Amino acid sequence: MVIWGLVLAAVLVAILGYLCLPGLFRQRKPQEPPLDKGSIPGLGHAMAFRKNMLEFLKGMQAKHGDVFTVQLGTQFFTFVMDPLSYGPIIRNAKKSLDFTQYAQELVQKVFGYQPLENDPVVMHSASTKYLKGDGLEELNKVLLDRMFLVLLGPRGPGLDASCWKEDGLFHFCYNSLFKAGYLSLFGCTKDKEWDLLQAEEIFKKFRRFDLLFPRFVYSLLGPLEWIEVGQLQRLFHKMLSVRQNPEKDGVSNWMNYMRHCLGECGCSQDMLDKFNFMMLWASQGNTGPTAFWALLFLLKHPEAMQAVKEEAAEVMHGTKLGATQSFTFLVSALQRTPVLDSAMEETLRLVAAPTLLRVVQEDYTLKMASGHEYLLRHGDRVAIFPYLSVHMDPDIHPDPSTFKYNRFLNPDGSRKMNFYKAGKKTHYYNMPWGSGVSICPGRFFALSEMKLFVLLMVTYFHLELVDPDTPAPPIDPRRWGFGVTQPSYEVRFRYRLKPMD
Ligand code: HEM
Repeated sequence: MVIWGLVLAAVLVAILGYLCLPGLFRQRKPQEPPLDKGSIPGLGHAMAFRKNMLEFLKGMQAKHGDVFTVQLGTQFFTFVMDPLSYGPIIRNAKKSLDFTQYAQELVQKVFGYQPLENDPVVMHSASTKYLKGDGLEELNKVLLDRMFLVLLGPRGPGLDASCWKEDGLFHFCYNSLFKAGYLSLFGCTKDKEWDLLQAEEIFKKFRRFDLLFPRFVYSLLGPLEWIEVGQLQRLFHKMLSVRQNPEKDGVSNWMNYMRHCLGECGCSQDMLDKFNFMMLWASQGNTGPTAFWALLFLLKHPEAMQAVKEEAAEVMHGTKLGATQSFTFLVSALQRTPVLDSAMEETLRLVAAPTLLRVVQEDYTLKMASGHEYLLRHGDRVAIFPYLSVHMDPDIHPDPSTFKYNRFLNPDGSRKMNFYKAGKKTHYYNMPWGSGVSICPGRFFALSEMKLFVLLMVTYFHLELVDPDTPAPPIDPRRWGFGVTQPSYEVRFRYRLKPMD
């Protein structure tokens, strides 16, 4: 009995030792950034980081300055907070800082997808062909059709469409954008009512997965939640499977092209189902929440709403809802909206908070704009959190917490792209899409979706907050670092279709 007790204790000590080892003996070497291992062996600062990444990083920046290495679990992350020094990290030509390794580990864990070597090439060429230029124009037409379907139903506006309806603004925006985006990219059947019902069903499951997502990534789910996540994953694989939905038509060229290429490279059908789920997540997790913040900011800032409405009226020339020509006209109108473009850029500045990560492939010297050089260790991660280091920097964006719809407009009405830090022009002044090799390939389509939605909502609907004095809710701190943030609580609003004449 005693012997077994001793064996068990020895095994526990060995496991603990193994877990704590990476941090236990690590010391800062000359030329390395300040090292902060926290006080819990084996965990480092993981708890504080996961609880509120923004506050944690603010504290670390105040303590250590613009570059520091922190222990999070068993790994070491070097955060770089000076955007003037981002060029070498993001453009790293020598590939000593690699994006794919971390991304592959993550997608394997979250989607069960086993990436192939040329996935990035396939994704890149599919997106260049079909989410940009002529390909995007085609997709935008489909999107417009689906957006009308989602907002007005399969038979067009009913008699009650001009009565006030009340909803949560976050739910309304997320739900509408999700369904329109999903039906545009993953196809429809001939039965529009069924399509809407199925899209609604997938949205409900998607939201559940979305709520569990941050704690899932951090491995903090309870046992029942683990089971639930597994069930949701299997359900998505089935619902999105091409084999299970032979009657689906009009799947986007973007999805078809990627599936075809991966199939040719030997990707099995089961793996393709997982790939579908990964693409659903990438394409639908951020647009709805951004559209929510955009509409909320417009509703809270009447001068911004006025400017956007005036521009909408100008580019749409009073196009009436349901007139056939409005379909083609609207798509081209998306190219002529500098005011809305600025309002969207400003929204993304305020609410997009991704973490950009690279894995150090070999010991690497990081040259800062200040002339300082730091040695980064092989195997560590380099992290950029632009929300804090760029979006909220008062030097780059004076009064950074305030929504200014025209912040990205020059006095002559053109797009403003000159921003400065410490008197030097900075290329990195807004980074909602990431940057460099890993920049979001869907950004142009995402903007089409969100702009189209806002244009339709402010043009064809009356909108108001149930309580006009309600302040914008704070950001849910659990979502820092996971892309576009979500509000801590819902905001009620009402809407109705403007009478048609
Ligand atoms: C507001 C909307 C969106 C935002 C803010 C956003 C932002 C991002 C960010 C920050 C990344 C990761 C960049 C990095 O790790 O460095 C990313 C990746 C990605 N996004 Fe988006 N995205 C949006 C919408 C979309 C849409 C609509 C699509 C597709 C139609 C899409 C497709 C993808 C894909 C496939 C990746 C992975 C790329 C890769 O692994 O190389 N995104 N996005």
